[in-house]
Amino acid sequence: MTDRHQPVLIVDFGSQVTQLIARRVRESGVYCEIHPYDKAEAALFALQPAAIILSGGPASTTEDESPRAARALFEAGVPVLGVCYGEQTMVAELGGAVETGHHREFGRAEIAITRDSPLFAGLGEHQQVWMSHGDKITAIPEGFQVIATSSGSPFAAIADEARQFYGVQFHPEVVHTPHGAQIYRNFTHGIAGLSGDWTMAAFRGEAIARIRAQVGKGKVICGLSGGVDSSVAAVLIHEAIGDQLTCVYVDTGLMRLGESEQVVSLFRNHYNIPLIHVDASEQFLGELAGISDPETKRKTIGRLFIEVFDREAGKIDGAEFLAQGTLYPDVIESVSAKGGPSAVIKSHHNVGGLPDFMKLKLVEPLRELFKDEVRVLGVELGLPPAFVGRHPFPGPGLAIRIPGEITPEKVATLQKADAIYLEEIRNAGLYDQIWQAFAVLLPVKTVGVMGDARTYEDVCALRAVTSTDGMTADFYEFPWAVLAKAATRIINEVKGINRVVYDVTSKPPGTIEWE
Ligand SMILES: Nc1ncnc2c1ncn2[C@@H]1O[C@H](COP(=O)(O)OP(=O)(O)OP(=O)(O)O)[C@@H](O)[C@H]1O
Ligand SMILES: O=c1[nH]c(=O)c2[nH+]cn([C@@H]3O[C@H](COP(=O)(O)O)[C@@H](O)[C@H]3O)c2[nH]1
Ligand SMILES: NC(=O)CC[C@H](N)C(=O)O
Ligand SMILES: [Mg+2]
Repeated sequence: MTDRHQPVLIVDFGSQVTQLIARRVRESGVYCEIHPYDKAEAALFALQPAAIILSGGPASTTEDESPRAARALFEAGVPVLGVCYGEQTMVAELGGAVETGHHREFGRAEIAITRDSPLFAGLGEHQQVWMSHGDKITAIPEGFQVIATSSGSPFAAIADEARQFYGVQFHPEVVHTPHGAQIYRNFTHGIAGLSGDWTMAAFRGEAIARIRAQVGKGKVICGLSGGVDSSVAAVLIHEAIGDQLTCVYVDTGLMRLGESEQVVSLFRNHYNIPLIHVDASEQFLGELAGISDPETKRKTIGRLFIEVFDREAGKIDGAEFLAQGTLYPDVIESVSAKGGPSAVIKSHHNVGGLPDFMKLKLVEPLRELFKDEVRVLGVELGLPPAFVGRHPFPGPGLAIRIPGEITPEKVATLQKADAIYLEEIRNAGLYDQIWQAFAVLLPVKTVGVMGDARTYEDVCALRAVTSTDGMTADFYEFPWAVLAKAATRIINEVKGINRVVYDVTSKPPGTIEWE
């Protein structure tokens, strides 16, 4: 796989922060993929990685049947770095010992580097790190030496320099380990000798070649939402196959106020790519009527999207491919549970929400990328800022911002509130500081007083988050005046809402959307 620039294989044992390992590795210009531990051997043969990282995880190596790294990973002749559970399983498998039931070490800790190692090249003797474990290594395998200690972990970092095997009990991937990125860089560049040549400019050329190889002379329809991902996908595919591509915008009836008109005109003004505008709102709202379970909503919407795409493909002679702007987090969040040890959080409409049988073959050129990488690719492709800087908007749209049953009236109410909220954010000049902002219509009525009369109406929740890739997020700290103005306007201008609240939940433990 030479066009993959010597990837790194990340073996997932179910840690909540495995994605962050991938981010740190990619930020240093190295391509990597995450695979569940029980599929790691197959991934090893398919990817031919230049280095392997074993993630943390919730299990304990002291339990029977806890997950293990395949022997082949240690026999591949490439450097291996084990992180937390990854270190523990490496130790257990290679002849050391791990015990359970010691005091938990959770949060900030300091390590002392006790021995020169390329893993810590360029770092001072004392390092702040972040720990999150209960088990403890009590003996290390032959060939290993301790390279760092902490008060709670005599084996905070270990190395077998000859075999290039490394283990760290702390998590270098989280920001609470301030020099963690340097540790990953030392591993990938210094130890594995990778050059960091994986850039979006390189990706563009390779992606185009892959699209051409996959599609041949076939015709492709591309689901275009006007969001960053599908706009970038469409322009990239157009560059690859020109007029074999037709874009399809689906008005689900769950879009934001005025969105359909805006997207269609913006895209038609900027690009000479044929775009079909399908109004499927009656079908979507009809089939969603009476459904209040979030996963059922998502699966229904996933199926309806495919029905619409199938119908449109049938009208275009010989269209056999469906392109989507699917990203890496969509894939990980909805499918990892099938093989991996982590839980399904949500079925993204374009991945886990897809029906089992599909006539159209998928073309997903961004399937390996994170959101911020897609934005860089968009700039590389010359997309205007109006596309590249847009807040994400989920395919299921307002359906997952109306907990409970969806009705056309509720959609109309939410559209108005959402438009006011975003207008106030833009007026205050805050749009680009916020990663995503939207309103949610709650199925909760509260009592209010307006014009001396009692009201009994719905609650609207406002959400705004900062993030880099949507995998983790913080709530945005608004200046109060902006929130207050938005709230006042919503209550005054939108019939049916008499109370506004602000959501101050981060992700985790929350998610960005409410369903
Ligand atoms: N209304 C729509 N019409 C056609 N395709 C859509 C629509 N909504 C979503 N899709 C398809 O589903 C994919 C995933 O949606 P998603 O919202 O994650 O991406 P996006 O809309 O392209 O970008 P963004 O994340 O910035 O909103 C899109 O890339 C697109 O291919
Ligand atoms: O196209 C999409 N189809 C979906 O089914 C979907 N669910 C969530 N999202 C978007 O993903 C990001 C993370 O959202 P959550 O924290 O709610 O999972 C946020 O940006 C969400 O808006 C979706 N996008
Ligand atoms: N974060 C982790 O990988 C934890 C590893 C293991 N479950 C422990 O508690 O020690
Ligand atoms: Mg979108």
